[in-house]
Amino acid sequence: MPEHFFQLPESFPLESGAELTGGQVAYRTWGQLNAARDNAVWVCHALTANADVLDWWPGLFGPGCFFDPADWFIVCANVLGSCYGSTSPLSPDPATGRPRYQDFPLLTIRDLAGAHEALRQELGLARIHTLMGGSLGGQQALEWAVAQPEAFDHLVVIATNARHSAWGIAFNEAQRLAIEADPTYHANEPGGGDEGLRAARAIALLSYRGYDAYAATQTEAPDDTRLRDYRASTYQRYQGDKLVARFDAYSYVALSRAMDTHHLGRHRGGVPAALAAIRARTLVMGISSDVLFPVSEQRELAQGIAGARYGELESGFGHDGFLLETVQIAQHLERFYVPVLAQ
Ligand SMILES: CC(=O)SCCNC(=O)CCNC(=O)[C@H](O)C(C)(C)COP(=O)(O)OP(=O)(O)OC[C@H]1O[C@@H](n2cnc3c(N)ncnc32)[C@H](O)[C@@H]1OP(=O)(O)O
Ligand SMILES: N[C@@H](CCO)C(=O)O
Repeated sequence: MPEHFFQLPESFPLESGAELTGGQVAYRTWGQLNAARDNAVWVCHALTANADVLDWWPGLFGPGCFFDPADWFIVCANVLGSCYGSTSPLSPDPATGRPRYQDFPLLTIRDLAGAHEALRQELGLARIHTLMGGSLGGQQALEWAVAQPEAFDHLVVIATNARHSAWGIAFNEAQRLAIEADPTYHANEPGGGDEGLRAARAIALLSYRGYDAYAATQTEAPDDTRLRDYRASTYQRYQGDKLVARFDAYSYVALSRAMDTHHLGRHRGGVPAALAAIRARTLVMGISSDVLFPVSEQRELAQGIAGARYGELESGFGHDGFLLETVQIAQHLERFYVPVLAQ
């Protein structure tokens, strides 16, 4: 599906007090709104994904999948700060014509949700049937459901939290340290910080997977006699290269800082009060092996949102299970959407 671009108001106020001028949001849609206009599903993507949900969430979105464009009007928008089409540190600043790189204004998860709320208004979607997201996308979805409680009939969040944890912030800081240690990052030019980004992705993967996932997929054969170039080593390097080929360090830092700011309860009387404001019928899913967003955080969410259901994915993939365990996610969705009286 072609990508569309929505121009934000000329001056878009950010939570920090700064203003984003000349901002835009890239988005894609699939399927058609039905006559009742009650079949819209809006997907919020994670840290390094983009608006092409049929590409990065295969098995869940697409023909023959749980969310089939034949039945649903699917919307996915790229978040502010990301390098996939929305305004980012690499976008020209209207005032100077030059990208802002490290001087890009601080974004919060609330800002990311606010920009997509402006797009929802522009698209005339008075009600969204389902708002869905995992990880950073789950943080955005929660933030949005708190801010606009009447807009969403259902909320589905996976492997996320109400407030970013000290553990998560520490992982993000370690990754930013790796990027800042790359002298090219400070050059403020395209490709700056690529070597740091490579290391940052390798650090991040340790939090996305876990001991068992590495043991299962990256252990040498019992009779292997090598003394270097272990599979786990080449895997880490390969994953770093793969991200550098499709992402940039300035966006990565902007979005990891946004993730750190996530706190549903900020200026709202605390997390319990914020969760209590959610009106959508909610399904929260946790992943048994997730060390970054542990199941305790998912249970806290489900306990705090009125009537929420909790489901757990049994997976050895760790946090990345939200992208990979689509069969189990679809099974939980099937049960969630069965009309209450038929259960
Ligand atoms: C064009 C775009 O921008 S698309 C954007 C896609 N990405 C996103 O949307 C972000 C979300 N996605 C992700 O984070 C990831 O894609 C995940 C978590 C869903 C899956 O990660 P993957 O890297 O695909 O899977 P996995 O961890 O199993 O690694 C497989 C890759 O590592 C390679 N690999 C596996 N073991 C090793 C090793 N020991 N040494 C070197 N390479 C290895 C495989 O050959 C494979 O390579 P390929 O991706 O070129 O086919
Ligand atoms: N693997 C995810 C980040 C973890 O949520 C991504 O690259 O977007």
